[in-house]
Amino acid sequence: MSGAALKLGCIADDFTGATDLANNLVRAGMRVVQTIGVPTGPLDTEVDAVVVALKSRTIPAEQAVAQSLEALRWLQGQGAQQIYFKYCSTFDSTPAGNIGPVTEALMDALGSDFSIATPAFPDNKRTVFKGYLFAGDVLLSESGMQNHPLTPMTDPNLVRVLQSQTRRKVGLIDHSVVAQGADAIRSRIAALKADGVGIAIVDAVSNDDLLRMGSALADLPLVTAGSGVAIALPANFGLQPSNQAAALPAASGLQAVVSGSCSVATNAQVAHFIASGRPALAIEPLRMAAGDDVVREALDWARPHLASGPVLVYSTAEPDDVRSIQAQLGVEQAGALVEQTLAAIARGLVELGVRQLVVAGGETSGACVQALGIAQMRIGGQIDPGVPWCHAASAAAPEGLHIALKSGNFGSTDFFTKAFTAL
Ligand SMILES: Nc1ncnc2c1ncn2[C@@H]1O[C@H](COP(=O)(O)OP(=O)(O)OP(=O)(O)O)[C@@H](O)[C@H]1O
Ligand SMILES: O=C(O)[C@@H](O)C(=O)CO
Repeated sequence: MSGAALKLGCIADDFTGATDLANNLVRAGMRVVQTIGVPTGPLDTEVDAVVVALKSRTIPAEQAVAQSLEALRWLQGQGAQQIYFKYCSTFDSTPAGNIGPVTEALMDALGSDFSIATPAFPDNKRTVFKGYLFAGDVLLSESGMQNHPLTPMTDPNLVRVLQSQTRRKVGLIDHSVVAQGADAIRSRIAALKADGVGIAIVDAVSNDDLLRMGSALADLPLVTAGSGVAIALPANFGLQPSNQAAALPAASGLQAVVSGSCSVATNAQVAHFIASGRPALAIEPLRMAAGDDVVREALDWARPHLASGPVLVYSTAEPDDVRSIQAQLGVEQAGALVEQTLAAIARGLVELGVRQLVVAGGETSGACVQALGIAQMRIGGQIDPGVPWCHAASAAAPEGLHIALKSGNFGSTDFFTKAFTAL
């Protein structure tokens, strides 16, 4: 890497989560690049933070550990002064992990005897109080996350959840301490360490809580969190919010949205886009499975519409429809088939001249970014909490394109039209 050593080295367990973290760092004044997987060589640009995006949330724990340690070694090679492990603001994990095992392995590798864990992200209504995680107004276990197909979250008590995944003792820094500020948090950390605690869940119900936490975390080799804590760390490196950090090249080219997310928020966003009268095409998994050339049909459909503004191609469907498709094709097969099809459509759209692309869904984003041959993305301005515009060179657009990767449950209802006005 040219210039000064990296300040913050980040490891994210999925692609949209990585841009979410990068977005908060940029807003707090850091220049940030997100890499797709662990880079094979040094970065060729000077930035304050790098977020290495992995797809390690639900893979077997030992693979998640191995990939995270590989990312750590690369970040250390770039001189990273502090490491940040980013997971979901709904603490998505199974009893086997992967938050606990990855945290433990990173602590071991860094020789660290204490770290914190908090998925709090008040801007997106994720708060932690007395160690219990709330999504909106309800406990995590009543938020719909209890029914998640891969990582059902049935226990909102994060001390218990994390303790079930790690051999280190898990403790709590509760809100009464956080509210008193950094000195009180530092004293509590010292007391917890003396008590043999290795990882502490930290309460936060507001951005002020996160900002109070910031300076108390400056000396930790490893911070583990959702994206919320990121708003507080750049100040530890002497950085302040600035528009410069979010500067991207000027936008040009055609506009499109590709959506494979079936989350509640995305369903509302698709409905809103259709209601606004913009062109939208639903693609059908059963026709893909039957071997119909859905990709060519979608691109033929899109071609005449593109000149007059954004188009949407989507597989987004309501839960009953998704269950029916999964029953016929199998859960994994349906997912993979739809992801590959949407990724091929995204690539085709870029070949048709799309240079402003919104992708909805974490897995869908992973597939699209890979199909586009994107190795790294520069992070720009926020569209909505957790979702920034990014700029990336792509095999299909070597001069670069603007791309936004939207987590399933993020974004306002008009996100698919609003996004293009934010460039
Ligand atoms: N109509 C459909 N029927 C069955 N599976 C579908 C359908 N549409 C999309 N899928 C699959 O559902 C999965 C959606 O996951 P994805 O991570 O993209 O969205 P999400 O879970 O809403 O996003 P996030 O992980 O950011 O919260 C993908 O594997 C996708 O291929
Ligand atoms: O933290 C979140 O909620 C998101 O960044 C995410 O990880 C979604 O998959």
